[in-house]
This record gives sequence, C-alpha cells and structure tokens, in this order.
Amino acid sequence: MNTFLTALSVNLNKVALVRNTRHLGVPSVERAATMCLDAGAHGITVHPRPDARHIRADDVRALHRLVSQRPGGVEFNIEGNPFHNLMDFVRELRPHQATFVPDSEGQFTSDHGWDFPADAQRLVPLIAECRSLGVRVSLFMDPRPKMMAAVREAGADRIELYTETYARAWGTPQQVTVLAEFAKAAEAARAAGLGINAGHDLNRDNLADFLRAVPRVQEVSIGHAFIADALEMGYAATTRAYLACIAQAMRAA
Ligand SMILES: CC(=O)[C@@H](O)[C@H](O)COP(=O)(O)O
Ligand SMILES: NCC(=O)COP(=O)(O)O
Repeated sequence: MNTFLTALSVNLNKVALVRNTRHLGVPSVERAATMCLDAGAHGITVHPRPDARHIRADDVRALHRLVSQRPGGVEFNIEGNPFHNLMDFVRELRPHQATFVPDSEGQFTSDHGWDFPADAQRLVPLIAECRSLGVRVSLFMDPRPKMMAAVREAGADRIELYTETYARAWGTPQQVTVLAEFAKAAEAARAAGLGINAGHDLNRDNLADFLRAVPRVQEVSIGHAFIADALEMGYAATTRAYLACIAQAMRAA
C-alpha cells in the first residue's frame, strides 16, 4: 500500500491582497487559515513581499502564532528573498520552513529559480544560519537536473520546483515533454539527497497529473488558484477538493 502523502500548504497571499484594498480587516487571513486547517490542510504559506502588497509583517506574526497554537504538526512556510526581508522573519519567528525565492523587489510574481553554481557562494551562509535556527531551507528552482548536486552542497534541505512552465503546458501536446523534464529534475534532486516541494500556478485541473508524473513530492504550496476556487466554493470545500486531487494521484502511484 502507498502510504506517502503530499502535504498541502495553502498560500494566503491573495486573501491579504483583497483585504488591503480597504481598512476593515476583512477578509481575514487568520480566519482563512483556520478554515483551511480545520478542513485538513497540512500547512500555511505566505510570501511577504518587500512592498507589502499583500501579506504584511503583522500577518506573518499572527499566522505564525495561529499555526504554533494548533496541535498536530501543522507547518508554517515563509517564502521570500533572503537578501531582502525574509531573514528578518526567519530570525524572529523560526518557521518550520523558509523557501528562498530570487525575486526582485516589486516583482509582479515569482518567475524563475536560483542559478547554481552562480548563486551558491552568497546563499551558503544564509542557508547555514537558517539551519542553525532549526529552520528547514527549500530553494525555489527551475527543473534543471544538473543544478541539484550543487544545491545540496550549499546545504539546502529541499527544492521547490517552480511549476509555471508545467501549468502553461498542461493540456497541450507539450505536457508530456515538460513533465518528463520535471520528473528528471526531481530524480536528480532526490539522488543528491534533497527533498522535493512544488508550486506556482498549480490548480485543481493540473495538480494530480503533476503528482502522478513526479512522484514523492513532499509538499505543494498553492495560492492563486486555491483562493480563486475558495471565492466560489468556500475555504473548506476548496481544501477538500485539493486534498482529493492529491489522494487521487497517490492512489495511482
Ligand atoms: C514562490 C512562488 O511560487 C510564488 O508563487 C509566490 O508565492 C506567489 O507570489 P504572489 O502571490 O505575490 O504572486
Ligand atoms: N510556492 C508557490 C506558492 O506558494 C503559491 O503559488 P501560486 O499558487 O499562488 O501560483
């Protein structure tokens, strides 16, 4: 029997984005987190950008508190650029996981991974610092198998495969080739001793196919499509729907 389960971490950036268009405090990221976790989500992800366009420092603290008070191993994942604001959050809060993303300040959305070995030297001390604080480090990466050994040498625990190219190829003739690239990158990462996360533009249509083709993904973080679905179905039903996609893929594995 296959007992492996990919964890679902819900990214709440877009709840904060809507909230920030008024000074009324709604919709609440804490209520969103509570409803998703009550419905079975395994973790919460936030990406506090330097321009605070969505998740703000107070949200990060409030969600960290909320997650810490819940029983049962719920994970808190903070994403960001460690050369901008991410390390301040890591030092203050020591989340379970820090995902390093090479975004520029004010970037529209994340659109590329780290470059190895070019980025290795400047990342090594920051990865080491996170690990000394007990924080797992995941690096946002394009599916480039040749980079994976150097990522591990730099001290990272996991990679997060940046899945936008897959999401764009899904349902087109390119899907098979693109998925093969991701599977190869995951295999190289695993062979180097890295764990594997994945995220960006995953949704209810493309998630199960990805997890079937790229086995043993430990965590998917999903935000934009998830919150769009939640506007129509509610947080609890949306969480259950994404968990069902994961379960469907696990059954087929
Ligand atoms: C790191 C990553 O994959 C991104 O998806 C990010 O978390 C999304 O950021 P925005 O919500 O600001 O587009
Ligand atoms: N790490 C990816 C993430 O948290 C959410 O990305 P998206 O689903 O908003 O594209």
